[in-house]
This record gives sequence, C-alpha cells and structure tokens, in this order.
Amino acid sequence: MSKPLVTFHRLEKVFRARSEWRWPLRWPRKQSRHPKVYALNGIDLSIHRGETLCVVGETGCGKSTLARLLVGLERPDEGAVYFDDQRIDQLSDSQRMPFRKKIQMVFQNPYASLNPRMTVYQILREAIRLHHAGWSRTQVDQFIEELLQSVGLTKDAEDRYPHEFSGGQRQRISLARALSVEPKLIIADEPLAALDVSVQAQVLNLMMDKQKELGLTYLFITHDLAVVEHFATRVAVMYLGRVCEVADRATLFDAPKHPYTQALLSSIPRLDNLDLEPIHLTGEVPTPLEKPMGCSFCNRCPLANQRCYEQIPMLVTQSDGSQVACHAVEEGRTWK
Ligand SMILES: Nc1ncnc2c1ncn2[C@@H]1O[C@H](COP(=O)(O)OP(=O)(O)OP(=O)(O)O)[C@@H](O)[C@H]1O
Repeated sequence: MSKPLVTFHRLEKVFRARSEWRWPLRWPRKQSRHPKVYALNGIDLSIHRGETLCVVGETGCGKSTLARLLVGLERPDEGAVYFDDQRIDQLSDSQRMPFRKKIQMVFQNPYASLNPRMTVYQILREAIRLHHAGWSRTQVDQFIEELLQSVGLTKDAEDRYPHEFSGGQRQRISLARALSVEPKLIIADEPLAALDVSVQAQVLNLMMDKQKELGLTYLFITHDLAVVEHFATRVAVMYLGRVCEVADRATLFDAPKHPYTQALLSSIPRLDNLDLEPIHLTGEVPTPLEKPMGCSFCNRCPLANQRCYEQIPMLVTQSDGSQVACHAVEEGRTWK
C-alpha cells in the first residue's frame, strides 16, 4: 500500500477553558479560573490517498480540533502532523502556503463561511488569484464558469450574493471554492448538518462524483451514521480525545468491536436485524477537564475492570485489519 497522505502521530491538544467552562458546578472554586481542556489525548491515525475517512463520535470528543490542527488553525501541544511525508504542524504561515492549496476545508455552515459582501464570482476569483496568480482575466472567467457548472450551478450564479441561494446551493459554492485551487485533500466538518435531508443526498452525491473524477481524499466529520455507512471508505471512532476504533466501513458496521462503537451502532435501526436492542450506556459522561488515567470510556463501559481504570489502551491491529484500543477486546471479555 502507498504511504498515507496524512499521518497524525501521538497528537495532543490542550486548551485553556473558555469562559463558559470557568465555574461549572463540578469545578471546585480553588482550581484555576481557566482549567485545562484535554481535547486530544494521543491521536494516532492515517488518511490514505483517495479514501474518505469518516470521523465519528459524540459532541466534544475532539473531531473538529483534529481538523483544525490539520488545516493549521491550531498547533498541537505534543505529537506531529505529516502531509505527503512532510511535517506540517510546526510551519510558519508563509511556509504553510503551498499546503493551503493542497488542503481545503468545507464547513458546516456555508453561509457563515462565505463572505456575504462578495458575489460568487468575487469569492471564487479571490481563491483562484491566490493560487493561480499568473492567470489572465479570460482564463479566470472561463475557469469560474466551468467550476460552477461542475458543481451544478449556472453562469448566472456568478453575480449573485450568498444570501440569494438556498443552503444546498451555498454548500455547492463552498465546494466550488475548495475545488478552485485543485486540492488533494478536502476536510468536510459536518457539511450536511445544516441541510434538508433531500438536499443532503444531492451534496453527498456531488462530493462522491468529484472524488471519482479528481481522485480527491476526504476527511469527513459527521454525527450521522447513515451518511458514514453510505460514504466512508474507513471510519475512525473517537471518544473523549482518543481514537477507540478504526476499521473499513464494512468491517465496522458488520463487526464493531469496541464497546463504545457497539453502543453507537446499536442506535441505528437495521432492516437486516430488527431484533437488535439498542445498547443504553449508563454512567456519567466524563469531562475533558480531567485527563483520563486509564481508558476514557471505562466509567460507562459494562466490560471495564481494574486494568481499564489504570492503563490506557493502545490501538491494536485485529485479524480483520481493524484497529481497536480496548483491554476487554484484547482479553476476550464480552457482553453477558
Ligand atoms: N478554542 C478552544 N478553547 C477552549 N476549549 C476548546 C476550544 N476548542 C475546542 N475546545 C474544547 O475541546 C473539546 C473538543 O472540541 P471539538 O470542537 O474538537 O469537539 P467535536 O467533537 O468537534 O464536537 P462537536 O461534534 O460538537 O463539533 C471540547 O470540550 C471543546 O469545548
């Protein structure tokens, strides 16, 4: 197999808590006014060329932080990020310029991420000018027309402003802007969350078509497991700043191994097994204000034993190629 396009190596990110975290009820007053938030606690993960890696996990588990580190909006406290074999997490803004073109991001809210004062033409021209500085006006105009056509929009979209479009059309414009610099990787952070279900399918199909046509790689962050099942090549399941399972799509949905993945997937009704009962997790959801000593999932895991509370489980490759970070899986402990 060729080398991965992206590698996250033992990535850690700690934030100082935002003001709303300052005095939560569970936080003793004697503690710092700005306690630490352990957003990523040692992420080891790769993205292969041409694949769609979907990252799933409940809110606050660190999915967006991972994306922001890759795109250079945040720097890690520990560990490294490699793109095309080059370490990119320590680069200055100017050293990062060549990678800006190769790594593009599509956000959840296309309205907030498109400048409302610029027409679609101006938005696209700005991106193109930055990366194809030598192009003539005619070349730029022709490229914009073709670009809009390729995402299902017509030339008359050029003179309109973002607010004149529907949510789905705005997401097409965001995709056009990302594609305008001919990237290798597109990071899509919940790109469908603000769209109607019928429009979600159109945007998803467009993204899949573009991937086939241009050989793109996607890092796709979502809460929606139906989207993951339709769209992913591989899936990384995150829990509280750690990756607990990575597997190709079929393996993950057919044979999830980590107890958290099993609970997560049991919430989707399956036509092939209507008798399957959803697994209800008990126990308090841990806070990222405390660095977990052992497995981050142990206080909600019905399979946990003393070892799980004391020792951090590492990702271990299984016989079917998936990777699982779980002492219970390693020891063969199963649900009763
Ligand atoms: N700039 C920041 N300052 C302080 N804390 C932050 C900052 N950014 C993220 N966090 C915290 O880091 C943790 C991980 O956040 P992140 O946004 O990566 O999670 P997420 O999995 O993407 O969540 P969601 O699915 O809700 O978007 C959260 O506890 C969040 O509150």
